[in-house]
Amino acid sequence: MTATTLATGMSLILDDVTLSYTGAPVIRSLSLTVVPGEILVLTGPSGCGKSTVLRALAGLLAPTAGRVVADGESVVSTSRDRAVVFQDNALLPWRSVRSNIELALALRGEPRKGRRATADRWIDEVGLTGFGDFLPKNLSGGMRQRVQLARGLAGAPRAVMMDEPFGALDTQTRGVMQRLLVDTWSTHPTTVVFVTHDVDEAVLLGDRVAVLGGAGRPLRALVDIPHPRKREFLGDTETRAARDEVLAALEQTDDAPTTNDPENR
Ligand SMILES: Nc1ncnc2c1ncn2[C@@H]1O[C@H](COP(=O)(O)OP(=O)(O)OP(=O)(O)O)[C@@H](O)[C@H]1O
Repeated sequence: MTATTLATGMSLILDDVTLSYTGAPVIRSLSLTVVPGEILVLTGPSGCGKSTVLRALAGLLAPTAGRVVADGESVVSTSRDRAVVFQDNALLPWRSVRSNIELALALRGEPRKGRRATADRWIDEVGLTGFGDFLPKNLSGGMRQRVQLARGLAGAPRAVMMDEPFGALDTQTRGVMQRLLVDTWSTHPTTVVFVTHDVDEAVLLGDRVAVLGGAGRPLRALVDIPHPRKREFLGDTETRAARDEVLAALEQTDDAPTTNDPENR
């Protein structure tokens, strides 16, 4: 596959799932459906289990009850169809930008021949033309996140699990990365499950926003606004209504919401 190949998103289902560490449940009886090709944002108070849910969807953590299902098949392990992008899943420091992306392609089973060209196309795609030979330590945080995005999406996975990938970035870089994600997702359709604490980010990115509550239950807030959404439009009536809906759902959870808006702190 190449950077221009269109993937199609897969459906992901958590069916009455309980997720535990050393016998203690973190998520109890959670049911959630991710529609093929959507960006589903998962938010909720710190420690409510958002990352744990992503791990289960990625096949990194087996449920102690219930089923995780991807396109009708039970998830029992990781798969090249389901990629993961974490905030800090460090790039390999001794490998160049290109080589980090090539490695992801190799792990997804892309034939050796063609990996370099595909990696180079993705380097262009995320705006890093000319930086292919750079080592990660010689890039800014925002540039490293671009490489992470390229690494996550290269090889056309059918679902990408993203765990606060822009959490460590400054506001401006974060805005650039949010636009880049939506632009890239528009041209390379895939299912995205995106975890964030930030209500504005949830509303800007989510086709739907699922708020995970204290007891592991999702309180669904819907964001029915077409992409691309611009940060300036956060003040729009429609956007504010969606944001208020997410905030109201968050207020029903155990902890207070996190937001950049002092009005809602
Ligand atoms: N490997 C682990 N072993 C034991 N407990 C864990 C492990 N990973 C997470 N936990 C616990 O599970 C709970 C949920 O953690 P998780 O990281 O999924 O929450 P989160 O909602 O993503 O939190 P945050 O928003 O702070 O990142 C927490 O109480 C955490 O301490």
